[in-house]
Amino acid sequence: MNQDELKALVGQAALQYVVPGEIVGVGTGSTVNKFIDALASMKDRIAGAVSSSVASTARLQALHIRVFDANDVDQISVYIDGADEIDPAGHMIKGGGAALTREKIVAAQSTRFICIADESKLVTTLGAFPVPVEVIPMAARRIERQFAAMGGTAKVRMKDGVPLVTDNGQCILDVSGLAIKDPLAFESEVNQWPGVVTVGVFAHQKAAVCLLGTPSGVKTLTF
Ligand SMILES: O=C(CO)[C@H](O)[C@H](O)COP(=O)(O)O
Repeated sequence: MNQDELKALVGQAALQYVVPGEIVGVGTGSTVNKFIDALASMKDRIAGAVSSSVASTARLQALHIRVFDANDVDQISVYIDGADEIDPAGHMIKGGGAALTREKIVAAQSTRFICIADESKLVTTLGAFPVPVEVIPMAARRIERQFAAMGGTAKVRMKDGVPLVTDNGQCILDVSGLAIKDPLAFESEVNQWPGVVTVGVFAHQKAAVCLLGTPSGVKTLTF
């Protein structure tokens, strides 16, 4: 099975966590796209979705799945999203698709985070994947220096030759060279730096379940 097929496998498997009659939280990325496509098969049995990005909203709406504003919804039972890395405790690095801020908002609004990923995303220690951090552009240089003091190298994410602009009108720093041994402490610290909108370490909103796509089928990890 190739990576795309593994993503489709977990996207389909995630349907068992969707609560009929309710609103489901929907993440962003290529694995979530497989989930959204699978969700279309039960669109008449759910109330709709709260989406974490403009891209996911467009895909949901194209499949005639109603998308609610997060402000119009109270608690969500289940949030389904991918990850760039997940550790054995369910802590994740997210934001490879630049949607980390809205992802963290919807995850915070949800009781259970169900992570869907292919098995290449499982790591012992977070940090080989550069940590995405959404920042206010005028603070970017200062935050780069703060990461340098920690031993990391931060680079502004580019798209088509110019700094990428997120759905929230901000920019992304990708920080390499970090081995994140204490994800909770790291997330708490970076969150306090002026100009940081969201750090792409999800330790306070970690996964409750991870559906990992492997060549022998879906492996379920619970945390
Ligand atoms: O955090 C994310 C987007 O901001 C994605 O969930 C993460 O990048 C994984 O993406 P993919 O499923 O395409 O590998």
